Amino acid sequence: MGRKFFVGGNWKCNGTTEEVKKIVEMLNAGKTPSTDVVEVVVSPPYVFLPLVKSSLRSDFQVAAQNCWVKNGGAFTGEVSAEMLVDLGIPWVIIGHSERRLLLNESNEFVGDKVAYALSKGLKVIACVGETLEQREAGSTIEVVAAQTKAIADRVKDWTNVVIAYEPVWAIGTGKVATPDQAQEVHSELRKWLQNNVSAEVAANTRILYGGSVNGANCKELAAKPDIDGFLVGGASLKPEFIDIINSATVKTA
Ligand SMILES: O=C[C@H](O)COP(=O)(O)O
Repeated sequence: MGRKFFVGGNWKCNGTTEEVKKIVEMLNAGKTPSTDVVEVVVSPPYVFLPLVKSSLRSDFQVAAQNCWVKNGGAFTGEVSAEMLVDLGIPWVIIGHSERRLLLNESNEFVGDKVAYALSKGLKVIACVGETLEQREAGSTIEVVAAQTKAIADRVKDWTNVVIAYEPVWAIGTGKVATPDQAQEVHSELRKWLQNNVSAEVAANTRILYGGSVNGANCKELAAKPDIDGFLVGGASLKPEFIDIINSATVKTA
């Protein structure tokens, strides 16, 4: 099984109804390769999920940006995996660094969420990545390995998991990791999966890069052998997201 290129658009906490309608129009009008070449998943805030799901072209899918760690109940402000399934949302992003750092989500909590979401039938984009301090201390691989281990300890079937490597220092900063820097971590992560999960999971699991990806830098990043796509923040709200989707053709050229 090959690793199909994957482009995720994480809209984060952005958008009004009117703005969301405009983004969907832009996406629907974009010329992109077929679903044989690229899998596209956009992730609006919860409140816009039904609107986006009902108006988005059928070859693009929708993801939530988070979900609760178990079934619903007295958890004010949370949204459960069951609710996403009920709405027909196939994907969820879990463990984004903004939640790990601002909301103190631990590796274990993220691992529990990934396992629970998978058990309910959701597909998961699981995010990992080091801070600038950790990179400068030389602990990048150790950090992403620990984050991945907390998932691997709880997940047996990796079929519906995509990993997004997002160095925190590159998120929203305009400071993209160089293709070589990203490739190095992706390759180490794949080796980690090979040594700690299985050769099959290492070969088949898509590892996305995220952090200041844009229309200008996507092709060079996409050309790296262990970069299987992107999780895009800021640029996913703009027309250049279509160019980023089209960088998938670098893999088939
Ligand atoms: O989830 C997406 C990442 O946080 C990247 O965000 P960015 O493309 O705005 O740097």
